[in-house]
Amino acid sequence: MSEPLLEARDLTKNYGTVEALRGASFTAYPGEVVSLIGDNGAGKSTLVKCLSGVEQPTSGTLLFDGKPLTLGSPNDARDRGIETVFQDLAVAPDLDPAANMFLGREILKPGILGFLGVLDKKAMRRQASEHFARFGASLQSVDVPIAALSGGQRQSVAVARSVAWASKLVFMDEPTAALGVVQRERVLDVIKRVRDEGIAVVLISHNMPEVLSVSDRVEVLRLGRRVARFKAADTTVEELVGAMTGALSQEDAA
Ligand SMILES: Nc1ncnc2c1ncn2[C@@H]1O[C@H](COP(=O)(O)OP(=O)(O)OP(=O)(O)O)[C@@H](O)[C@H]1O
Repeated sequence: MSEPLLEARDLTKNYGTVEALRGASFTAYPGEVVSLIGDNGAGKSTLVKCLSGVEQPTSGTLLFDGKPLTLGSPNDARDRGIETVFQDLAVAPDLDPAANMFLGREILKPGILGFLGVLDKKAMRRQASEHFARFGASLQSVDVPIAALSGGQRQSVAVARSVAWASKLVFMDEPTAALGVVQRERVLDVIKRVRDEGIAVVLISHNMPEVLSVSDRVEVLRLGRRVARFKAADTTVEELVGAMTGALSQEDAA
């Protein structure tokens, strides 16, 4: 296997007296889908927040391409090609999907004195339409506010947006949770396509058949620690559930 792209070693994260992470480790390799699973409250979202610059760990080490990494903000992660689709989606409801896709990365029209700060909405809409079509977000129009879209369509926009900018790794926190059967299959297809382009996908999901069908590897968190790692092809739903609940312990847990 290749060298890890992103590694967390012994992370702790305290919120007041709550220990959300208690020495959690995690590894993502280039061009793989790795699922991060665990029971409610195991620390999955907290770990992703620490790995995407949203939260700073209380202690522990992050490595990116083998070098120590400090993420002071989500922009530090984005600068390294790391994008995140959060559980709460974090899309701007008053803006249309095209504006959401380019939020903070707007295309400006060239002016006489260089860039005058005028948005090139036409270019953004055209590129957004092409991108959403390619990544399976079925939208009738890219210029109605996000607030007018269905939950599933919003989810597709959030996924397509993150995929547009991720050059190394994308975290997806329950990206299929609100989706119907067709949209869910589309998002799973997008995940595989992103992986096939050499980008690592870290998937958080409570749906074990889905985890097994789309992942190359699975890492299991319990009570704020990694307790097991599996190759998806070599494991079963029963084994994953056993590791999550503590019914089964694994020798090579890190
Ligand atoms: N901002 C916060 N303040 C206080 N406690 C928090 C905060 N965020 C998370 N926690 C606590 O940390 C623990 C881990 O939460 P986290 O959301 O990371 O779990 P999770 O594995 O993502 O759970 P779920 O599957 O239910 O989304 C929980 O006990 C939670 O209550």
